[in-house]
Amino acid sequence: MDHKIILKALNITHKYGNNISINNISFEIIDGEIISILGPSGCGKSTLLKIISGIEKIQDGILEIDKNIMSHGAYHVPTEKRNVGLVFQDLALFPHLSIRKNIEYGISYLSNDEKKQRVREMLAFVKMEKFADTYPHLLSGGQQQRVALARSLAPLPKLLLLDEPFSGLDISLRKDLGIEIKNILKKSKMTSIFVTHDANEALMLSDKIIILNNGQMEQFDTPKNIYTKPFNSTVASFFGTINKIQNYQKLNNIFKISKLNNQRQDININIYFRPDAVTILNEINSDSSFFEGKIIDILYYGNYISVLFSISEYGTITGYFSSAENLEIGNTLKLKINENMLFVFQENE
Ligand SMILES: Nc1ncnc2c1ncn2[C@@H]1O[C@H](COP(=O)(O)OP(=O)(O)OP(=O)(O)O)[C@@H](O)[C@H]1O
Repeated sequence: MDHKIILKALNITHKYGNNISINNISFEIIDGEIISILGPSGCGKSTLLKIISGIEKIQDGILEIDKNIMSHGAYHVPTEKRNVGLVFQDLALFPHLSIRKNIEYGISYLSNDEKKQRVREMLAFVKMEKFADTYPHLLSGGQQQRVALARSLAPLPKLLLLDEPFSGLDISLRKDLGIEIKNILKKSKMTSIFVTHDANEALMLSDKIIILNNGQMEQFDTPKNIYTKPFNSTVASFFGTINKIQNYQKLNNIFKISKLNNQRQDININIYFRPDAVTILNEINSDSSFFEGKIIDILYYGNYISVLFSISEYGTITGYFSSAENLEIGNTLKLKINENMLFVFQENE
């Protein structure tokens, strides 16, 4: 299949004064993909979105949208000429305009008939047909966000940019609206980039994720690869609790992990695994690669149980389980780590 590149970023660098906020980043986005930019507060997510939209100028590198150069050295195409749609958290709807007028706002260049037709299509897209003549303050947060999306989609942009589009909404609505908006974007084949600091949102809603940290791109990959094959411990640690076994060689006699037998002994290897990589072995299981863990805490989360084990003098690890059988504080259990779910990184400390 022919994949058309809609956005190409090549070695882009951006500074605020002398401070580097985006450091030599390159990536490509294909037509119709939904991309999320994920990272901790202050890592440069919004700045990267502002660079793509043209609100911020870059100091180095090249940015192309649909094969046209948008930023290169001093050359800079302004936002209004980039054919990008923006859904920013603070880019509220105009309160004095009806929903219809809000959507018409960006397509005033169309004839009246075309405008009517486009508004009708956009309202149908976001399932807000009934609200055309309503005013924004009469809508719920989720409905307002759907109208904001319709308003940005109306000029048929090449690329849609969304900055934390769900952050003002409560958690349950956030998930449903996120899935709904993903479906709308997929249906309209709109190439989209959204900023989030919510790892689950990024995993659930995007085709690929850009992981940013301190202005650097740590990984650009599918949610599956980011979760199961993180490039380093920074990426691995983004998605909830992670167990770290430091200086593995010293612990080899306890963890008996065959995958690591061939590791060099003179370099510092740390191993990481998520809580769902831990299994409890029962008495009759003859597997010899177990180790013992004493339960020191149990937390019930409803659909899973989080158990904290003490592993002799080597520290603690967390496991997630679906059943509470045999789980009692003070019990010592035979444990095993699923070797396929192990991340092995050479690290300095
Ligand atoms: N207008 C500005 N002038 C100077 N420094 C800025 C400006 N905007 C952002 N910064 C700095 O640039 C870095 C990246 O900021 P940015 O807003 O892109 O991060 P972010 O990942 O979107 O953060 P958050 O999740 O908190 O919104 C931060 O250190 C921030 O303090």
